[in-house]
Amino acid sequence: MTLALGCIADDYTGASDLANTLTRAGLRTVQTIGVPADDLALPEVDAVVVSLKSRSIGAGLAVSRSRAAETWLRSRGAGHVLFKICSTFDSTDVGNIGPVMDALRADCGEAAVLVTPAFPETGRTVYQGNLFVGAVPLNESSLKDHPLNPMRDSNLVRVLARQSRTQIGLVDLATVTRGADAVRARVAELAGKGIGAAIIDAVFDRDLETIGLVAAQHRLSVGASGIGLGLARALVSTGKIKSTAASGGPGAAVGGPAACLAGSCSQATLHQIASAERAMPVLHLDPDRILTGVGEAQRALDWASPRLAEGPVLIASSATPDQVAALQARHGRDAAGHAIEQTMADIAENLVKSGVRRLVVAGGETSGAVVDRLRIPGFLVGAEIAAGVPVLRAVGGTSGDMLLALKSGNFGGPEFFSDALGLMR
Ligand SMILES: Nc1ncnc2c1ncn2[C@@H]1O[C@H](COP(=O)(O)OP(=O)(O)O)[C@@H](O)[C@H]1O
Ligand SMILES: O=C(O)[C@@H](O)C(=O)COP(=O)(O)O
Repeated sequence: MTLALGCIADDYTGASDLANTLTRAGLRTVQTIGVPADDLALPEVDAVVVSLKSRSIGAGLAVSRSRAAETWLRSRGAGHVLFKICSTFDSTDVGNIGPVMDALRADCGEAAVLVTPAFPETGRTVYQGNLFVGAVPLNESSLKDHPLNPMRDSNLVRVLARQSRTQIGLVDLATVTRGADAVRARVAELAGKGIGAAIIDAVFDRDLETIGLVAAQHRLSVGASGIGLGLARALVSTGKIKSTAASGGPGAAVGGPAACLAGSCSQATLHQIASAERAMPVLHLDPDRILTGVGEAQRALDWASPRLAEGPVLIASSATPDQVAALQARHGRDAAGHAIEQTMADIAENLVKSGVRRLVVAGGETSGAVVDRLRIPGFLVGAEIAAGVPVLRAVGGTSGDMLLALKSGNFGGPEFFSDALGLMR
């Protein structure tokens, strides 16, 4: 297998979002969990998305895991590696986007790396280096209250400069609009000044196509699914890859009980949970009971057990920004996040042991904890439930035939949980 594109995603929902985008753009794509073991049988593919849970861990660990993934991808022939980050640039002043970018850049000798989280299909656009989420700048969006990476500065040149050892430049929209040659000239100008990375503006998919044409001639880029789209279209339009129609079909049904787990506290997820109350039984976990270790997972399993034969259930820890802040003040941010993620993983593990084969998980870190616990080594991409969220079919592993959907906190329409289950037969 010779890869045309290698991708390293800093969380599992982000990886499935990218795998979905690449598949829809005609690339045969597989999503692996971590660096694949040598004995994992992978189909013949154009792109591999290695999923890491490296967004909110220590920067040193994020760097070493990303480097291991890069080594594997390059050894499979990947001439270009895309480091997939969140379309809302989720990170803190100590990383991990900057440190990982710096390390991968040093490894491949890239003079100046193009960086953009733009993903217009989901309302993420970048203008003059400022990230907009829908109609508002990042720092005015609900991301300012994210439980782990509150985003309070929309100027990404500044944000990345605080995290990186290199100087950060800007390729503005006027340059992108003039086309690939203008972008190449601007990147060369920045590189000539010793500027090692540049935020590049993009508002429409056509901007990302221009960026993709330039990036595909480099060894490394950093961004969200939008630049993935640009790269995929460039690889197809320049004849490096023969486009394959996205399968998207239902595949073999797995049947059996279905469950949803929500650990995301995003506004979108809170609305989706409220809608789900009308469609299925919903249990709201008590986060204080989780933090004080009084058997909240067992209470959830006892609640779910008699209901699963009747239809899907939803178990959620999600809470409003005020409630999250209050819990974090009592227990600490990392301790709260970790304990809740592990409780979600306990619940998932036991639901699967009791026969659940269709599982929807809301939240990137939450999905990481759940998928790790289920020891699923990889996924094939199926139908698209919502922009950035495909149905995933587990490959390898010991849990048998399973369908999952890993929803980024901010993605999906109000009826997301029902929409997902409707496609997961
Ligand atoms: N009620 C709560 N209070 C505090 N933190 C919570 C609560 N519920 C979930 N969390 C934590 O918030 C984080 C949500 O992150 P994540 O799962 O990545 O969601 P998103 O995709 O919205 O970013 C996780 O670490 C999760 O354990
Ligand atoms: O790019 C995106 O927005 C998503 O693919 C993504 O990374 C989601 O992260 P979470 O919101 O933490 O699920």
